[in-house]
Amino acid sequence: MSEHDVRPLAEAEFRDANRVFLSSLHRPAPTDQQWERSTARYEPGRVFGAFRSGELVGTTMALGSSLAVPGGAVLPASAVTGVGVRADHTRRGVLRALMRTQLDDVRDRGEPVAMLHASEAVIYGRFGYGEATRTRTVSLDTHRATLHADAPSGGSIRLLDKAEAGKILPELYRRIVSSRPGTISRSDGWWESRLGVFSGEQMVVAIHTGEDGVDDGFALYEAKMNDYRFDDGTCELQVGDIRGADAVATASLWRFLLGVDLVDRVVVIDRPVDEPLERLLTDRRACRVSSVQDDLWVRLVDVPAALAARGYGTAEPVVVEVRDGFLPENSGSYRIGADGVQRCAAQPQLSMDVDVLASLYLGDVGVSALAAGGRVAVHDPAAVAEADRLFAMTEAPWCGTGF
Ligand SMILES: CC(=O)SCCNC(=O)CCNC(=O)[C@H](O)C(C)(C)COP(=O)(O)OP(=O)(O)OC[C@H]1O[C@@H](n2cnc3c(N)ncnc32)[C@H](O)[C@@H]1OP(=O)(O)O
Repeated sequence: MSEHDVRPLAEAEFRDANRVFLSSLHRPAPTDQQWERSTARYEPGRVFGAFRSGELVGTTMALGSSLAVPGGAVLPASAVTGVGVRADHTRRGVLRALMRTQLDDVRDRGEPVAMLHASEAVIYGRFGYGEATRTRTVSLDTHRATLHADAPSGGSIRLLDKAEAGKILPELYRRIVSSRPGTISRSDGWWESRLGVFSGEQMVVAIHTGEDGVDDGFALYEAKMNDYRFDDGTCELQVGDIRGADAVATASLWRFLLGVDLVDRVVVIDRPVDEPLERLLTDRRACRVSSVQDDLWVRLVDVPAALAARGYGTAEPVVVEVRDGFLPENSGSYRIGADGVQRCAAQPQLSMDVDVLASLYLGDVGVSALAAGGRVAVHDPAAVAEADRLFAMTEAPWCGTGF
């Protein structure tokens, strides 16, 4: 497919793009009401369509967002989503053409990184995206899961209806969200669609208020009750989001969720892999990790800017060769040290593709693990331990925001 078959879509075409995307995921076209709640996500200029013989056959879009990186900086970032190609046009280069146009657009906007959640892990590496954060899904047996006596506690919980939640949550999230690497901003449009199309009718919003009377945490959940006449009659609380400003707010939300009446299991998706949840419980086996999965995929669109923006641990500097076949201006050698990052002409000690660099970027995985997996070529073995120390983080990166 040639480049000129891809162009930004006019607002009147956004609904078509939404239809193409949903049908690629085997979902029905949106109802008028669903579409109304989705439109806020469609930002003019950031929605692209691929055309064949005048027909829209593929699409991608991005939300303007930001990404917290190690060291405390928050970078402007494109949150890429809505990617889909019509089933009768797949494997003909439509996605490749869309990715090319979109990454050029991200670069022209001066956003050093793009990010996405991948439907399949084998698609986006070729465009330079690397798996950069992971999350875990936990399942708690409420008949065994009790917080121990010394677990943080305080404040109170109240429930909100969705209309009230729409007024409170965007500001609350902005105020309490931590600077943990991988954290992204959520626009008002994101919240509108989260509380609208992406929520079930039964969604409940719980807010935690601290001892000082200030709201400092929330949880979104839905109860799924199995009919006791046809099924086992158990009830599962499915929790999609828990955010607390501190340990008291977070533990209080867990305590509340585990105490909701008639519930047998609390299942929570998208939690940080290093969350000390088991440490809050009297019986750590009441919490089962049902899966650990890739979360945010990151693309370093402007490698020098992205590398310079993050902080590094204390170690000897290392010269890393980066190979970027899709955005070749990023290719080259970089001296990375605690004192900063510069392009250089020195012999590289390590070589890697740009998607591998993206996996290192937020600190989710070390250079030694990637070298052991054959993803980093080691020219100077002493550089591996130094690079591990440079990129290492004490906290696991975490996004936990679907988009
Ligand atoms: C961020 C998000 O929105 S995630 C949601 C993504 N959307 C979906 O998963 C919906 C269903 N799938 C689709 O719509 C399409 O199959 C897409 C978007 C995944 C791929 O679109 P296509 O136009 O077929 O991709 P295209 O032909 O440009 O392929 C580019 C390359 O990726 C490879 N590729 C594309 N899709 C896949 C896949 N599902 N599995 C493995 N490889 C793939 C192609 O083989 C090709 O490889 P190459 O680099 O060796 O040439």
